[in-house]
Amino acid sequence: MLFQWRAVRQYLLPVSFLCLFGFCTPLYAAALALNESEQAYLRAHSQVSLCVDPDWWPFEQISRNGQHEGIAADLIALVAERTGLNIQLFPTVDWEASLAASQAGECMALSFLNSTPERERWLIFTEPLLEDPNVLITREDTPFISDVAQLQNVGIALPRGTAMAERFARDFPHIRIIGTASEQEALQLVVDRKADMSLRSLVVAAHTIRSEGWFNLKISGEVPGYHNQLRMGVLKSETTLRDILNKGVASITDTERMQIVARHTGMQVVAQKVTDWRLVSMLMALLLAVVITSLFWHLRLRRLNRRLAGMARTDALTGVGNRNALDEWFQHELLRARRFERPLSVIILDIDHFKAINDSQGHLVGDQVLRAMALLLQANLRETDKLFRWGGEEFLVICSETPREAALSLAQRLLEQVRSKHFEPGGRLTVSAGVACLQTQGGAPDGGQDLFQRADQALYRAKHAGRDRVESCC
Ligand SMILES: Nc1nc2c(ncn2[C@@H]2O[C@H](COP(=O)(O)OP(=O)(O)OP(=O)(O)O)[C@@H](O)[C@H]2O)c(=O)[nH]1
Repeated sequence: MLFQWRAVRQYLLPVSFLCLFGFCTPLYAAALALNESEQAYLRAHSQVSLCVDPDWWPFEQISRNGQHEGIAADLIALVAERTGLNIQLFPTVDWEASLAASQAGECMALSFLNSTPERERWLIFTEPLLEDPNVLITREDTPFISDVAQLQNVGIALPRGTAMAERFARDFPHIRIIGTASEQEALQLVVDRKADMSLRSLVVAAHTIRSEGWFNLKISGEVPGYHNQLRMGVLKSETTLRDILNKGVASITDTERMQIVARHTGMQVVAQKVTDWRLVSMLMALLLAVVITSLFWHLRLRRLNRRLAGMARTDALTGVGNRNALDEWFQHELLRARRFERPLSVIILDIDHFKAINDSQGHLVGDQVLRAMALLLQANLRETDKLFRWGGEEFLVICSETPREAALSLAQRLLEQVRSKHFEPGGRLTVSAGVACLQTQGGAPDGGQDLFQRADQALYRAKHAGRDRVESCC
């Protein structure tokens, strides 16, 4: 329920007109089917005396000319009109006097009160004539409070010694209570920014805010379970009267209640969900910022991780795959070749007399030669062949789907390409190669674990046989 100051007469007026022209009558007439004993009670009691609180505006008061007026008076008048009861005011000086008169049996009914164990000693109660929530009152600039338990570092102004203050301190011990002498002072502290909020009956709060002109205050939330259930109390002996009154109470519609409350407080009641759009948009903006920041960092980290993974597999000098990449690729190709019984060969290429280049032309030239060699080899391989730097001046090629003869001829071609190139700087160079191949078709299966070792042995033989040549170990 949202309690608003702005008028919503467009909803209330049509209902009022309908009732004015008698369309509401069938609704409550059906509910007011009095049984025989109730009808007999009406005939036997020409009037029912009612004690009220003479000074509890806007709920009720006794006017200067002795009339019962206010929200309770209007609601009870409706009950009387619909039940046929002749309810007559039994005037007293104050609420204490009304309670005493009721206890003494001088008045049969009490107007508008909560049921308490103390009162239940001599009274029975009707259903609530009005449910009046206790609401949180804050300054205009405070967001809607959906859950009091979640509030932190706030102070609430409450009249000292009241049941409300006691109950609040028990239910919400983390909220600081600022004791005041009166409800008026509690609201004044909120107005003066000395307290963050106060808790008060909705109806009384609405009336006080209007009458005091405290329009910088607003109702910011409800505390569930903190409701006043304002009923009529009837002497315990008068059960039939209570039953008749209950039928009258049941006939009052929500619209009628709203109209009556609005008439005495200026407050309009609209059933609507409260949404603090400022808070919602702030939260959305915050959420968006968190999402964007996380996304940014996620993408950035992913990019960095990819770079890192790439770097971990690449030889920094030549840009071809390093030993890590070689191990991964070889395991993959080995499994595939064994599973499908496909040929697989490796070639290890070693630059001849490379030390002499370093020694005569310097390491920088040596590096340039290694880079140029990598480019040359790469340019002469098929896409399915993979080039890696095996270490120092050695390169290794994994030749997928390549049997011994094809690997030997590829190695020869690479040697020719190197031989025919003039490296600048570096000059004329040669390489030696060792070829090893996997035996998968026919005969005992070849595990392939010693493939590099065999290629290395073949290379060793090529070196010892005079360099610039290819040897194999298949
Ligand atoms: N500039 C440069 N030199 C390297 C690099 N890695 C290894 N070397 C050098 O390569 C040379 C290899 O020399 P050796 O193992 O004697 O081989 P070699 O001189 O090529 O002789 P053979 O292989 O027997 O023909 C050494 O001088 C290493 O320092 C590198 O990344 N850059």
